[in-house]
Amino acid sequence: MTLRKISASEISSHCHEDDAWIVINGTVWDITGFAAKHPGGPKVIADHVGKDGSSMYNDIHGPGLISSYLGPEKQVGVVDDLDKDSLIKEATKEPVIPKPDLKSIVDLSQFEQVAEMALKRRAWSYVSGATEDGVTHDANCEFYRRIFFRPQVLNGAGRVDTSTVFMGKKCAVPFFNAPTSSVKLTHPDGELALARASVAHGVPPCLPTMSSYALSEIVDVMPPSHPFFFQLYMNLDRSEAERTLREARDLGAQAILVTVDLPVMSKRQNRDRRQVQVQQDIETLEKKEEEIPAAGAWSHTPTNIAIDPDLQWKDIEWIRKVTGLPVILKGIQSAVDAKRAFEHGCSGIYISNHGGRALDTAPPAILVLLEIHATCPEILGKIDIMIDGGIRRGSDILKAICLGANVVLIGRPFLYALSYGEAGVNHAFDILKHELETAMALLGISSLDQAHPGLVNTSLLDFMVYRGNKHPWARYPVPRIGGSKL
Ligand code: HEM
Ligand SMILES: Cc1cc2nc3c(=O)[nH]c(=O)nc-3n(C[C@H](O)[C@H](O)[C@H](O)COP(=O)(O)O)c2cc1C
Repeated sequence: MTLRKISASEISSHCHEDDAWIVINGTVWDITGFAAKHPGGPKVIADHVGKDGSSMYNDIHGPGLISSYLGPEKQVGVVDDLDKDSLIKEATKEPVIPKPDLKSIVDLSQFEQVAEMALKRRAWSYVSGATEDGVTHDANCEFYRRIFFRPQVLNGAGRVDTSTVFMGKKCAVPFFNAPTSSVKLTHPDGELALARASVAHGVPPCLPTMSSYALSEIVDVMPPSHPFFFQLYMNLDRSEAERTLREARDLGAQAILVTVDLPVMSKRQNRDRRQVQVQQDIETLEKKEEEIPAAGAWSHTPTNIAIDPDLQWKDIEWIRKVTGLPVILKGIQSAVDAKRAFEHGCSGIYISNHGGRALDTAPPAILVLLEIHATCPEILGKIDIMIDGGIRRGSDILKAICLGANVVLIGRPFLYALSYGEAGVNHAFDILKHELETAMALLGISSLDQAHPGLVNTSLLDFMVYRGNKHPWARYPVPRIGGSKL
């Protein structure tokens, strides 16, 4: 179909809430009614109606997202050649910051250091940020360091096998990428690079609802029938949620990971959240106004319908019915909810606090796994267990597996590694695999089947493990002064 050529003046006349056009990469789209639904908030859309939004769009979204979301019928035409220069803004070229040779990176913390230097400020703040004071974020990592191994010697662990079987599929390593939104902010290849690296390392990628690229574009870079998981943010508009779920199923998702730990947007703060910055370089400030978050800034609070804050246990059955796929709850933070997930027929639980991006001072993920052992061990072995948050070493992976996790997931480190593109993510996989193999051999096991809780000493955490669903001694209601009869 040949699209009609449209002049700049005609485009700019469609700049009203009930009659809104936008230009993305030369194509004119009718986006009437879309602003309120935009998961990134209405303002950016409202600011670009009747104009060219390509530069903003391309920073964060892949080329096919708009078409896959709105449908080709919303294309009204293409920008008239004569008007291209006046309407289409060239993307500003970013300075390239030199990075150390990839081969010189030997652990994941070095990727983080490089990312802090090399990523645009906006991307760095987005990826590294956590909720409020970052207590849970820091404790996620810290608690793995409080667990010690109990190595066993002379077990013949010269050759180790890191493979495992998860949900019926063989995986070459027991760690996957955690689902993360808007990956293109970190690198133009975004989720495409994460998916390709997952394929190269023999694991399923976890693809998010809020991806930069359309789901079909990501699936296209994988060999046919390569398994993947789909992470769902349940849209308040159930017909939209249904469309998303059916698309994921039809494209071959193995299971749906329903995110349940973020019913409302948390107060995200920058990593340097405690430092108030005084920006003295006015020129830089003006040039980078878009990029530099205000001192002490936190991210926007979406006021739209992309995430249903009232999601309930009964909705889980609906998701299973719509897709016919196994459902795993992502964001389990207590043994009580782990048990409830099991009773509601979930195939798995995904212990997570969103990498410290949901409720700050929620328990570090590994503590929740110990709580499950302490209070509902009967579900272990009957339900698959995924876990993420603060896993930075092959030895952390091994500790989680010794304690009963089937697989672990890695969030930020893969995004930091992505500052080198796909090669960086491949290198991060290789580092973790090598560290895991070494830790297994030194612990005295040659396959992950041999991992068990007896191989770790958790004494430094045991006193913190909750053993019920009540406070051990505080009572409620506490008599109020003035309210009690003396
Ligand atoms: C039509 C299909 C579109 C879809 C499905 C879509 C989806 C999304 C999603 C999922 C996010 C991430 C939200 C988050 O991580 O919190 C986002 C953010 C964003 N989108 Fe879109 N978007 C679309 C169109 C556009 C257009 C046309 C523009 C440009 C004018 C745009 C500009 C942005 C920007 C700048 C953000 C970042 C907002 C922020 O961080 O404050 N999007 N969008
Ligand atoms: C930049 C970023 C974006 C994220 N986006 C999502 C998302 O869209 N859906 C989701 O369920 N979790 C999301 N998460 C949480 C991750 O899936 C994961 O739980 C967390 O990153 C694990 O902690 P780690 O970063 O310490 O490994 C995001 C995390 C980060 C860092």
